[in-house]
Amino acid sequence: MDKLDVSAHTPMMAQYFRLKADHPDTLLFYRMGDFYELFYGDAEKAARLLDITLTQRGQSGGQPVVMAGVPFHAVDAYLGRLIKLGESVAICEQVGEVGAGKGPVERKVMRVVTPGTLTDAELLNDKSESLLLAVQASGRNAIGLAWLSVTGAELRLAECPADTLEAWIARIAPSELLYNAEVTPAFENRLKAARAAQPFTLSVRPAWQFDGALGERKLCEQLGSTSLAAWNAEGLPNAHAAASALLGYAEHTQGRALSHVQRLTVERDGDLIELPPATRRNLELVQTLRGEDSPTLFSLLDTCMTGMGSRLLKRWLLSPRRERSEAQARLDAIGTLQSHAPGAAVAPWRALRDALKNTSDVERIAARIALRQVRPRELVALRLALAKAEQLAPLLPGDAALLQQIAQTLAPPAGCVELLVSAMKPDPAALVRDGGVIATGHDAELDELRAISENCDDFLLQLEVQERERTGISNLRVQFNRVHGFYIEVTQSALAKVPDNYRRRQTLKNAERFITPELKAFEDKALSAQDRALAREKWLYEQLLDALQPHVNALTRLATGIATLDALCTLAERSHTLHWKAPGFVAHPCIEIVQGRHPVVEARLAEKSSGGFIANDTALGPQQRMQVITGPNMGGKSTYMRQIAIIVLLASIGSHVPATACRLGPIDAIHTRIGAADDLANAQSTFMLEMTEAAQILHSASAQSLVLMDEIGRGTSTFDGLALAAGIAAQLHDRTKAFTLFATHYFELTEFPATHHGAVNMHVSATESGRDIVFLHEMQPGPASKSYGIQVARLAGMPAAVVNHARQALEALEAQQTQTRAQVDLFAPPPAAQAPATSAVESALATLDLDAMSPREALEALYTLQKLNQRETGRG
Ligand SMILES: Nc1ncnc2c1ncn2[C@@H]1O[C@H](COP(=O)(O)OP(=O)(O)OP(=O)(O)O)[C@@H](O)[C@H]1O
Repeated sequence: MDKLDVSAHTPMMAQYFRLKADHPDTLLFYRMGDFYELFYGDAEKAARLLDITLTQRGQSGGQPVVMAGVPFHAVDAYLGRLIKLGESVAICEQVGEVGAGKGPVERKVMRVVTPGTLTDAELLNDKSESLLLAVQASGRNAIGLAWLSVTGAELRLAECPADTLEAWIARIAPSELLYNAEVTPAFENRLKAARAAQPFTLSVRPAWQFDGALGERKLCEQLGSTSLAAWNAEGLPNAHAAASALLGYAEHTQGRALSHVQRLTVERDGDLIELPPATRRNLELVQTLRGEDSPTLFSLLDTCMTGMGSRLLKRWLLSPRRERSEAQARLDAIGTLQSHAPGAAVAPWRALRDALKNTSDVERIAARIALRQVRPRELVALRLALAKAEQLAPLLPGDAALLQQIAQTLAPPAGCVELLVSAMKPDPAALVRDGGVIATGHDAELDELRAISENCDDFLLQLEVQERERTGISNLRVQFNRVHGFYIEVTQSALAKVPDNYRRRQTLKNAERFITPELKAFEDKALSAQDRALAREKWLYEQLLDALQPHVNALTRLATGIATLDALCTLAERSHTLHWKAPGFVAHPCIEIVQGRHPVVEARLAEKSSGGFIANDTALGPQQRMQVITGPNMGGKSTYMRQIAIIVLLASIGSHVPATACRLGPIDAIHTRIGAADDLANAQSTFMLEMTEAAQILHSASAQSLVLMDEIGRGTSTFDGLALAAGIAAQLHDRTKAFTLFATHYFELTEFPATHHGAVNMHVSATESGRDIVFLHEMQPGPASKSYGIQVARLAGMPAAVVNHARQALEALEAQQTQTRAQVDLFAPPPAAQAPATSAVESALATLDLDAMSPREALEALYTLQKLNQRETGRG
């Protein structure tokens, strides 16, 4: 069927097709009375995804109309399911008056709900942000990024080198990514591959929307400024182009400008401590290796009282800054929050957390006010939150700069509370359309209209008394029902007494119902009063939203204040409850930890009451920058290495740490290479993945990086693995000079420190008790004496026959090895490789920017290369 030729269709379907043409890739929810209907392909898709019934009704354009519908009052649940599946939905409402014109009632798409632009409280997760990211690739190698949460107040920009795009996407973790329709297929494939690693919806947008100059203009408009200098956001054409598409799309989905987005931050490569995806995964920061939310470092940390606090804390955790003044300010604040004022019953953090309890999500409510989507009960919740915020300020201890800053944001904007108190009923209906939202006394006209309908009962009683007297019918009743309106009911036996001015309305079995002119006049007045009161309430609500607009910025500032305070109080609470201590930052390179613990393993042991966690010290510095860690399986090597990374990370965000003391020099990255399962999604074998990750670390780590290498080389044959492990250790030690924790089962590597003086051997202790092994989990200097693999297998329940067989085989192998042990110098540097002279063809190839070339330019380049090659080889 040619759906664009609307002339053949019924007027309503023609209207549908016109609307659908503007939203071809989006499911269109078309409002018809009490249902949202979907048609044709949309209906089939929705029926499949939502398990709703597909029907056919009537005909349009000579074809049956295929449709499926959902009731309007249940729309949120269906939207939630579709968004989770990565779908987008355009909501089309009836905006005209039913029956006003000749054709179908006027309809309009009011907003588009997409995974990255959610605003509904029902669809959003309290504890995580739903981010929209726009990406602009240019021929000149720099990629522009712009991202925001539609319910947040901040827009962020960055420009990154092309090869770091995946890392940026992984860190931002968008729900939806917008890209230019004219990117190269290779670039599109990269985005799709990034999506395989962590799901998000990819939305393609027309190329003209990615316009740098337009973006700069839009940003200036958004911020009410003539230049972006104040935000240090000038000269970023690709990021501006991404921002242009980002803002355009966000506005398109919301049907209005995002006036609440008033903050701009530029993130630059090198601002943050690098936490590559492998590190986030291996350290189980926000997700366990199995993909669950708990137990993770974040689930342990997050005892926040508000969703705003949780979201901010997660952001802190995933974006630690290299520069430590912000972390230091947080540490100072936590210290102040923990110190008892003389005479105070409890530490400030306790009182503040009590006061923060049940504070509603001011950040999201402020955004919904700006987007005019706020619900009546949210406004009441806002009023209560503002009252709470006022109580917080006096509880704030004054001697930390960060707390003073917060205190200044906590005063509710002048007049805002009064406005809400005057306008809103304390317990309003859920939706404005139900009425009963605006407070009595706020508007005289509304009060009058309400009085008419509310005085109804009195009027009816009076009329009943009056008519009984007048007619002498003692059981006459004056009543109201929704179908027939107002009536006077007289039983059969009394019909003779009915006066002349009674008009029959309805006949029942034993009675007749009548209406009088007086009653009819009252009915008209009462019913229209109800309608008018509802219309008046809707209008007053819109007025209230208008009056609240000027407060939106102050409200988002206040929300940030509450979120920061909540996150700080949470860190103070965690430190107190889990016995953590403040770390100290120093300028010289070092990682020094006294009695460090892995907080998540410690909490799990405490939960299971399976013994206490054994704390261990760590000392890394320029003279001793690598630990070669050996010891039995299950001995605690991985735990020890991870705890160091976690302590470094916690310190870097300005949290106390699970240790009795910690001193930390500058850190620029935390890299981890820890045994992983096959990466099936990317069709990489375990060994390939292991080598890819190790290679990435060797390329990007520096002397200020912390590197965790757990059993590198175990995915291949012993000799290959050992040789590779030795090469990698030497590279990290000699060239990279990173702080390295190198756990291995290759005993041969314990000889490494003998020739490499920045490395030391460490081992996890274990002892034997009879045939069993007892893990002591204590780190001790020197290499492990045995690997205890067979004992561990026995512990794991391996059949006795296998264990005995293995013991015998082991003895034989060890005897053979002592006889034939070759004196190979594993760590000798390779003979100086003849650096191959770069050929002209290679140099020319290296300068080509393939992504920026047209097919014709590519062909020309190929000819040039062929000529060069012929000249070089003397052929042709
Ligand atoms: N310091 C510690 N104190 C108490 N228990 C610990 C400690 N370290 C580790 N454990 C316990 O031992 C278990 C095994 O630790 P881990 O995985 O770190 O061992 P591993 O030496 O890396 O083993 P493998 O070589 O098999 O990977 C942990 O799950 C934890 O229950």
